[in-house]
Amino acid sequence: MGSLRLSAWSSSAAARAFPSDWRGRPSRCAPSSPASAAPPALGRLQMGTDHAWQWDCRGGGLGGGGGRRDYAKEMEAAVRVVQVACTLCQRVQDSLLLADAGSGSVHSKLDRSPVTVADWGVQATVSWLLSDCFRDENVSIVAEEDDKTLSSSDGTALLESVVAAVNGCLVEAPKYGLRSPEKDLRAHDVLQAIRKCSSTGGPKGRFWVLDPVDGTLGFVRGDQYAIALALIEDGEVVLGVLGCPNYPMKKEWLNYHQRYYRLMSKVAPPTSGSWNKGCVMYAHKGCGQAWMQPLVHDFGMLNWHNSREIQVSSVSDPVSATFCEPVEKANSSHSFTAGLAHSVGLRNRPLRVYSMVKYAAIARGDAEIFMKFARSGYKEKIWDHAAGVVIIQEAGGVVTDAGGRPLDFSRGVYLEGLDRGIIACSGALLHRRILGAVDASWNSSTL
Ligand SMILES: Nc1ncnc2c1ncn2[C@@H]1O[C@H](COP(=O)(O)OS(=O)(=O)O)[C@@H](OP(=O)(O)O)[C@H]1O
Ligand SMILES: [Mg+2]
Ligand SMILES: [Mg+2]
Ligand SMILES: [Mg+2]
Repeated sequence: MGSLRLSAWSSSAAARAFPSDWRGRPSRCAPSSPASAAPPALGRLQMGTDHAWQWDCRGGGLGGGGGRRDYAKEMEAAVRVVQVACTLCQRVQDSLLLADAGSGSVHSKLDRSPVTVADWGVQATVSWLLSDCFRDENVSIVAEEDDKTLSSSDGTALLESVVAAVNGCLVEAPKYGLRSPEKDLRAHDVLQAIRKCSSTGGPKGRFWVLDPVDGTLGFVRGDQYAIALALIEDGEVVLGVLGCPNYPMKKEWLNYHQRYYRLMSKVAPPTSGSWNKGCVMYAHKGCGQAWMQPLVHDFGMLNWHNSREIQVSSVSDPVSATFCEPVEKANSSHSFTAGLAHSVGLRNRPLRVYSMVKYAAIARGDAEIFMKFARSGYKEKIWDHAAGVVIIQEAGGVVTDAGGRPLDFSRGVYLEGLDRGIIACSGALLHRRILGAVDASWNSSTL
């Protein structure tokens, strides 16, 4: 069913399988399930009275029919697309750790940050799949990577690796309920797909925001990373999906994963389907609910009821709380956060994790606080935060800048006007305390 092409559908079948969007058009994505099959239960996508899947948003948000905006179709597509992207990343990371020439190489951007076949490969894959799903809508995407290196005369071999990674994944898109291209993409098509993600955001209209690999440094080190996809409408993040391929459904499995990766350089990787060690989180603004499902390699095999609701921690006493922060002190001042932790009474060691997995950790209650204070002059980009912010908020947490204001996703590629740093907390009490501590110590800091 998942591989059905639209041309093979009757429009009534399409209408049954998917809600029409709020402009009244049927989705172009392959359906999750026919009306007769088990419900997809993406979070709580349910069969509505009009026999269309509807986002059951009991938290009082935007879901349902009746002319209100309904993001069921976007959410479903985004989760599937991120699942495909996770598979691409896992394959590239495996070959990277086995020092496989080709897809295994790491390149340096002008700012000396790393970029890999996975960063470009995911960007091309997500761009192609979203454009295919929402063909009528002139999809607009803001994303991190560009095609300059790959288009340059010495980028030919690299481009070949990216094309191979993209085609290797897209051919499997039907397993995830998405369409694959009729024939393999050529280098030109892949470059086009990457280039298509050159929107610059702004206050009006609808655009997707993608960080194809967030925490590329963690990725190349065989550690945590995330694929982050969000949808922004009129400056507001309306949905977010975080693929965390190395962040297991249960925190306790993390150690097992780490041991496995230490061995990776010496042993062959297991076959893909046998190793579900990651998760995908997602939330829709205003829903008051956030969800997590395991990483899968075949949506047909997925027990949809494996999606479970996540919530932030109920710990509000700083003594028992844990804060997370970037691994690299170049990305956030460890000494400043250590001072804050001390003054607020946090006792636990900080959890230093690469990427937006930090947001994921707060959203599902593995930690209570996330703080990031970049060096002065650094401008945070929207793709590093959009998906994580909405997921934490819907899971019950609070995310603001250090002045207590919401992050502003309406001003282009950067989080313009950000006051000092970013603070995400599981609850208002901890949040207030951290803000107070920042105010008290900022002037004496070197930031
Ligand atoms: N100098 C500097 N200061 C602050 N932030 C920076 C800086 N350089 C990069 N970045 C961005 O940080 C993203 C990774 O953030 P993390 O929180 O995962 O940092 S860390 O890797 O754990 O140290 C990283 O995202 P990716 O490039 O997607 O990996 C960057 O967007
Ligand atoms: Mg990033
Ligand atoms: Mg990135
Ligand atoms: Mg990067």
